[in-house]
Amino acid sequence: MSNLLRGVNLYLIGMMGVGKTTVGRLLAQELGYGFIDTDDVIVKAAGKSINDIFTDEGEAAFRQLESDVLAQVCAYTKLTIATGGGIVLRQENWSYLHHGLIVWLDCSVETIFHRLLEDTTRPLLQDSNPESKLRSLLEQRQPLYSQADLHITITQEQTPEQIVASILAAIPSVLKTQDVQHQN
Ligand SMILES: Nc1ncnc2c1ncn2[C@@H]1O[C@H](COP(=O)(O)OP(=O)(O)OP(=O)(O)O)[C@@H](O)[C@H]1O
Ligand SMILES: O=C(O)C1=C[C@@H](O)[C@@H](O)[C@H](O)C1
Ligand SMILES: [Mg+2]
Repeated sequence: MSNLLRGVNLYLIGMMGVGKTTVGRLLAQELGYGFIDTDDVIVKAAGKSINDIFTDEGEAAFRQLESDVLAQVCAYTKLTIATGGGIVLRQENWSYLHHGLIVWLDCSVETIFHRLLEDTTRPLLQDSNPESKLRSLLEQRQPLYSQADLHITITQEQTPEQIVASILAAIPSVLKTQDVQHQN
């Protein structure tokens, strides 16, 4: 598979809690790729948590940091990159994402809600009604996520290993399409 990919980066996009970080790390191992998580890079560079960045500097400042990190990361190859759930919001980010293959991990709001029920690290979910907040975020973002090269639908029971296997199985079909496009 790594031969087929020729070092092209894989960008995992999708809602918070869908498993981009968990699956991305495994996928990188499987491919012999490096792994980068844009949220982690931001936290390390800022020296504070995502919650604190949102509180102290606001969401717009976080989005700028996110774009800066993405711009730097896409200069490298042989990486699997787990992005933040809101990376799709800025048009300029798409020009960076399109340097690689964009994989949308998609699962139900119910699954995400149950996974993140006890989790306080996502500032956008610190809401009086997190489930409805998730629904409205997904409604807003779905048309953006759907611009990905690959759409991987995940069920509640699927393990990270099974999700990695379904991504690996789906990649050749997109590479083929891209090769055909390049020939025309
Ligand atoms: N396939 C899975 N089955 C069960 N639990 C999972 C699965 N994938 C991820 N999780 C769990 O769901 C939670 C969220 O996963 P993760 O942090 O990987 O999501 P994310 O998409 O990176 O979210 P964010 O956009 O906020 O960074 C974690 O507790 C993780 O262990
Ligand atoms: O969906 C979002 O907007 C976010 C998802 C997380 O990955 C973090 O990037 C942050 O909590 C914002
Ligand atoms: Mg993550």
